[in-house]
Amino acid sequence: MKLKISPKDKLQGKIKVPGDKSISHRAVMLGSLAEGKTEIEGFLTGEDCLSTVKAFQDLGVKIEGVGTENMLVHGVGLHGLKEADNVLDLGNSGTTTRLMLGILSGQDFYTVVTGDDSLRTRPMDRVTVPLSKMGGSFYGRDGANLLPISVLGGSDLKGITYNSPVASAQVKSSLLLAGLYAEGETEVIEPAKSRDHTERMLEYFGADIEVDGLKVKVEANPKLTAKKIVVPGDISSAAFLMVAAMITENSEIIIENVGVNPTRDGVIEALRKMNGNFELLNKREVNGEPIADIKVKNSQLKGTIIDGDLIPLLIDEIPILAVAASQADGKTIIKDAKELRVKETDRIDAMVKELTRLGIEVQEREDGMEIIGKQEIKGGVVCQSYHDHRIAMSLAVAGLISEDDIEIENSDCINISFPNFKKILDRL
Ligand SMILES: O=C(O)C1=C[C@@H](OP(=O)(O)O)[C@@H](O)[C@H](O)C1
Ligand SMILES: C=C(OP(=O)(O)O)C(=O)O
Repeated sequence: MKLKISPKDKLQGKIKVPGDKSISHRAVMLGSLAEGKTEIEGFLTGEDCLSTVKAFQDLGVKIEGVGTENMLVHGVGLHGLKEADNVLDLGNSGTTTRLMLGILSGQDFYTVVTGDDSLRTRPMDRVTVPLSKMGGSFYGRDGANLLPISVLGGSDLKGITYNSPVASAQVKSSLLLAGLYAEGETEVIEPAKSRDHTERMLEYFGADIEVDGLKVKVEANPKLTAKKIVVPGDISSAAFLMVAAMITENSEIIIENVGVNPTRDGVIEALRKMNGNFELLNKREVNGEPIADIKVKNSQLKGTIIDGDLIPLLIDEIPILAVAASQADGKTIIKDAKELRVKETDRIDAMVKELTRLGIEVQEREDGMEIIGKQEIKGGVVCQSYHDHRIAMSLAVAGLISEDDIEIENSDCINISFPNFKKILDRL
C-alpha cells in the first residue's frame, strides 16, 4: 500500500496512542509462564505483538480476546509449555525472537523459530552465544546467528554472569528469562542502561530479581503469580505525534496515558534539549510503570547532539528525531547509534537516503548522522519505507510540512507497531 500525506496548517486535539509494544510482548510471555490467569488491558494489537501471542498459542497456552486490546492469558506455569508441532514464525519481531530464544533454551523440547525477510537477516548470535554459555543448544546458519534457528532445550542450564557488549534490553531480557530455568543466579551487566520492563514485570509477578545500577540478577525457579496488567500508551508511538505537533504551525495536542519509564524517556530529554514546547501532566504509576499525559505545542526547535548513554533510551525514536532535526535551527549530530544498522532495516542508511530525497542536507556517519536544520521539505516525492514501520511513520510526519503531497511506498508495515496511526493523524 502507498500512503499519501498532504501538508497541514495545524494539528489539534486530545488522543491516546496504542499500548506499549515492549510491555505487551512481556505481558503475554510472563502471563503464559505464570500460574493463574493474567488479564491484560490496553494490549497492542500490532503485528509484532500478535506474533508473540501466536507463538505462545502454538506452545499450548490458551489466550482469550486475541485481536483485541483486552486479553486473558491462561498461564501454564514455568514448566507448562508444550512442544509446538510446527515451526514458530515470529514475523518481523526481533523482541519476540530474542526473548523466546531465552525461554525456549529452558524447555525440554525441540523448537524451530523463523521470521520474515527482514528478521532472517538480523543478528541472533548476541543471544545464542551467551545462552550457549548457559548450556543452551542452538543450530542455524552462520553459527546460529541467522534464523531459522533450532533450539534443543532441556539441557541443564547454569546461571552465568554476562558482561553484555551491547546495551540491549532484548539481550538482557533473553538471559534473564533463561535464568528462570537455570541453576543458581543469572546476572547481566550492561555497558549502559537499556529499557527495564522485564525487570519490573518479573518483580511484579513475584520473581526474585535484584537491580544494582547496570547489574541485574535473577534467581532460578520462581513461582510467578498471574496479575492484571494495564499497558500504558507507547512512548515510541507518541514520539511521532510529539514531533508532528512541534513542527506543524499552530499545533496543540494532548497525548494521554503515555508510558514515561525513565529507561524509555530519552526522546523527552532529547526534545527538551532541542527546545521542544511540551509538558508532562498528571504523572502517575500503573503496575510498576510510570505514566503521564503529554501536552505538545508548535516549537522553535534548535539543533543538538544526541549521543552516549542517551542512545539506548531513545533507540527507536532516532528516525523521528532526525525529522525534528531537519526543522531545528543549526546542526544536529546523532552518534554512538550503530545499533540502528541492525534494526528492521539499516535505519541510518534509510533515513539518510529518504531525507536527502526530501531535500534535506544530511551526512551519514558510521554510527549516526548529521543533519542541517531549518530546511524546506520537498513535495511531490515518492519515498521508500524499506518495509520498516518507524521509517514509514517518520516520513509521514515529514509530509505534514512538505511543500506538496508526498507518498510512501509499502506503508502497510506501520501495522507492526501503530495500527491506527493514519486514523489518529487524520483526527488531529
Ligand atoms: O526489549 C524490547 O522490547 C526492545 C528493545 C530494543 O531493541 P534492542 O534490545 O535490540 O536495543 C528496541 O529497539 C525494540 O524495539 C524493543
Ligand atoms: C526495533 C524494533 O523492534 P524489534 O527489534 O522488536 O523488531 C522497533 O520496534 O523499532
